[in-house]
Amino acid sequence: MSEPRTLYDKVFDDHVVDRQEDGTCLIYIDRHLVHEVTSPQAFEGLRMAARTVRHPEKTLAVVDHNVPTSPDRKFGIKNEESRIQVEALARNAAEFGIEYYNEADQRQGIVHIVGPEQGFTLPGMTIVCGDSHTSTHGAFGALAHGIGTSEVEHVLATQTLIQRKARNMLVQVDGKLPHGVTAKDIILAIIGEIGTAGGTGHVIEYAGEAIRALSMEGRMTVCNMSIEGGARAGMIAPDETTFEYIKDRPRAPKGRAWDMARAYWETLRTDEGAHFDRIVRLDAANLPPLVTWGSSPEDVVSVTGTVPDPDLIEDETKRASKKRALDYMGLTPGTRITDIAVDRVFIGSCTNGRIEDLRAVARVVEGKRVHERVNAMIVPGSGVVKAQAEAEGLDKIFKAAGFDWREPGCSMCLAMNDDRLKPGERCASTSNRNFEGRQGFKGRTHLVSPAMAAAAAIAGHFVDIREWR
Ligand SMILES: CC(C)[C@H](C(=O)O)[C@@H](O)C(=O)O
Ligand code: SF4
Repeated sequence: MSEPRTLYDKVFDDHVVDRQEDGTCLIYIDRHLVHEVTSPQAFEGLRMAARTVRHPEKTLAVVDHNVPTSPDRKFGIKNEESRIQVEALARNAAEFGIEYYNEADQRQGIVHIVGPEQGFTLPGMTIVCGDSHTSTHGAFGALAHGIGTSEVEHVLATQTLIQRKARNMLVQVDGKLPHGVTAKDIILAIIGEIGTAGGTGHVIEYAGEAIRALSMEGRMTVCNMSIEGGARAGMIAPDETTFEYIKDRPRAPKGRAWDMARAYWETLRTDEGAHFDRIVRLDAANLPPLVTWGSSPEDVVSVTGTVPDPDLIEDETKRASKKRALDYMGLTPGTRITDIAVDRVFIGSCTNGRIEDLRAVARVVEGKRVHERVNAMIVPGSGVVKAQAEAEGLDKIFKAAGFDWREPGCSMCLAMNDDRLKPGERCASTSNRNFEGRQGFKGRTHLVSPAMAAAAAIAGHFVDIREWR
């Protein structure tokens, strides 16, 4: 009998092309996603070396970070820097023979929403993209992670990547999520527990009853933020929920190929007795809705709690950094979270811009009005999500409630397009990063679930969604 292996071990082993004595490996890459921010120099490098793309059919390009989300984007992108990046991707894709979804294409959207939606992302694959949130695709039992621009060039040219094996970490989430508590709260709780460096050098496998019970959308939310916990990637073993989601997607295998793929996918689970270098356990039944109070995703607190007092932190460096965070956020220790008023609400991003997220928002805001002081926007993660939401009449609910309903893109997740906070503005956001300046210069970000963001938009301050009527 061979050694019991983890899901990560199996997918990694199945892709090793070469292994050096010092442990450096060359691994085969099944899928490469490309967006406009991290690809221009990579294509330039290929041109300089007179190389071609090794497997254009395994590469998919889409614009997301720089595209405006206002409906008049069809008349062209006004911001020059953004326009140059978007045009460069269009040109590079055409020149190198790569399939490309432009901003007028209904399949366009945030790269990590597009891949799964099109069936480009499949279990057991190695998937890379010049983007840290590539970890999202691990929700399908793929080994997916971000790479740098020079690696983007390497993958384009060779369809391989130089990698060292990471360590295995298990995050076991048992119990049933209470009403109003979501996948977003699970991952925020994990990061709150392990810290932003907690997963360093590891690939996390998420397992347990609460993970199994999540939809694919929820699993993607969890895996998406693995990188915020410092991990190289996050993975969830594929099961019926996974297969059900993938079946009949445009690029999913069909007929006999489907049966064969499925049989392989069934083997993608951690063997009994496989070794994990680190194990973290969490009980979903005890989780409250969470809100971040600082400028790091680990700064989480229950919605029923108060802004923590950094003076109670023993470690001096940490104390200083959390003090600075509070100062940046304009908050005073002891303030109740539900007393914090918001100016803006952003619902979208590759963390929470999928159809289920929008349905959750609709359930909270139907028949209500956005607070008069609040400016709230909803940005579907892709054109497909947008069309689905409109087919279900969600856009009508949003607009009637006073939300701005936008075109797909990264939008206010990061201030790389026209959507951004003004200095000092406070935002309840469904995205994944609350770093200083992330949503705009001096903007203040609180990370929350879609339902929590929706309720904050209506109430004008954070509220405990478990008590929402
Ligand atoms: C622009 C891109 C390289 C970046 C990333 O790698 O994650 C962005 O998507 C982000 O979320 O900060
Ligand atoms: S939505 Fe945000 S986190 Fe996701 S790829 Fe875009 S900028 Fe990065």
